[in-house]
Amino acid sequence: MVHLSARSLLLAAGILPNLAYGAGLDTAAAAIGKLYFGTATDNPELTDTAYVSQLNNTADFGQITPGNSQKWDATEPSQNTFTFANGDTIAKLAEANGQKLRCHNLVWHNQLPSWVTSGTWTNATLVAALKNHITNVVTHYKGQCYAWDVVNEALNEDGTYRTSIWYETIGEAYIPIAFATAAAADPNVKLYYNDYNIEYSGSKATGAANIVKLIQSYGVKVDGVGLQSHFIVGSTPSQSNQASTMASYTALGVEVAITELDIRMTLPSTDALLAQQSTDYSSTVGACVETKGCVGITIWDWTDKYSWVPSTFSGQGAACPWDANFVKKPAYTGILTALGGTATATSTTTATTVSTSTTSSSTSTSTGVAAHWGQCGGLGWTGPTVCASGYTCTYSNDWYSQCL
Ligand SMILES: O[C@@H]1[C@@H](O)[C@H](O[C@@H]2CO[C@@H](O[C@@H]3CO[C@@H](O)[C@H](O)[C@H]3O)[C@H](O)[C@H]2O)OC[C@H]1O
Repeated sequence: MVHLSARSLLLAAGILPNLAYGAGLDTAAAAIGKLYFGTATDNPELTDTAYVSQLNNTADFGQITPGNSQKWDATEPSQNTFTFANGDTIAKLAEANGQKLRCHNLVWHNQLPSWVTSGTWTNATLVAALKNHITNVVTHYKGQCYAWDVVNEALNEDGTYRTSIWYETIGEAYIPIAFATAAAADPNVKLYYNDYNIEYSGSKATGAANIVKLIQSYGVKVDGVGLQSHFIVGSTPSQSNQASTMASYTALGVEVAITELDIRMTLPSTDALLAQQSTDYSSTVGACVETKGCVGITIWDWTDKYSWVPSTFSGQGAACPWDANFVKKPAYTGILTALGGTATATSTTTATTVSTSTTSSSTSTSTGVAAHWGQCGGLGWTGPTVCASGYTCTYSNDWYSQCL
């Protein structure tokens, strides 16, 4: 007697998507109820046609985060003079592809222009400057962002407040002030506190939970905690610790997301390090998968070619799921498997041809994919309903579709 698994039966009945065919990271994430799998990007690399081709691959990336172009130094380099061109380029790319935009960030101690860091401030004048910045930036992107990282990295490692122009001049109230100002400018966008080393239990995670409680105590909206997850191969917190820490945030009534995932190693990379990296990506993604309130995962750029790691951590790199030649590493398979997908190839990027224009509003077209779950429609699908020449968008049920 042949025993079929529940998954096999559901697959046979057409109820579950068969992720073995052309599954990408976002396709797999969507199939298990996550809102997105996405990546950060940055304006300089958008001149790289092959890079943009994969960035536009919505099977892998259903969400984009601008790595730098929405930060304070980029958006308000001089007081009350706002520049949105670079941020808009990425926002339009995401919109053209039907990808969600995570917006990053409004208040941070880094990448501030000198008029902020060297200004002579009183509590009142800095609060006014803070509110003016947030109001202008959030209003500009109103309706375009799924979420804003409102406050980034307010904590020291021991969970106390980091010394910054914001904390020194305004005190902890700068945090609820920032969230309230963002909420007033765009009532519908999700508002996140975002930090690193808050992915596992300890003082800093407790500090992050206390920030959520602080904002709530002011009667101000806070929707999520962003777990940056800049990890090191072999030192990644266990899946169970990451999951229980996520649960400690969702217990406060907020969602969580992995917002800047990369897992770096001391170079040169070896097969053993790449295998361990795959395991580490898998356990981290697995923590989000098993946490109902974990809505999505963003990697901090998808290729080692443009990773921020080598320039920031001397001697380290190879942190992304694709190598510098855009070849998928074992980490890709580790992520896909954790998302419930089945890898069919590990050596090449998905053959998806797209427009490299970052300003065009035309839709992208997928080619060379005979059957591609979730690529052309279904409930909740916001991307283009376009199949490659010779294929037709065919619905197998309300949620999933294929170009057949
Ligand atoms: O010279 C600068 C260059 O240093 C700058 O690098 C960026 C620094 O920020 C990186 O993102 C952060 C990484 O982790 C968390 O701490 C933050 O939340 C992220 O914003 C980004 O990837 C780097 O490119 O870029 C601009 C250059 O002028």
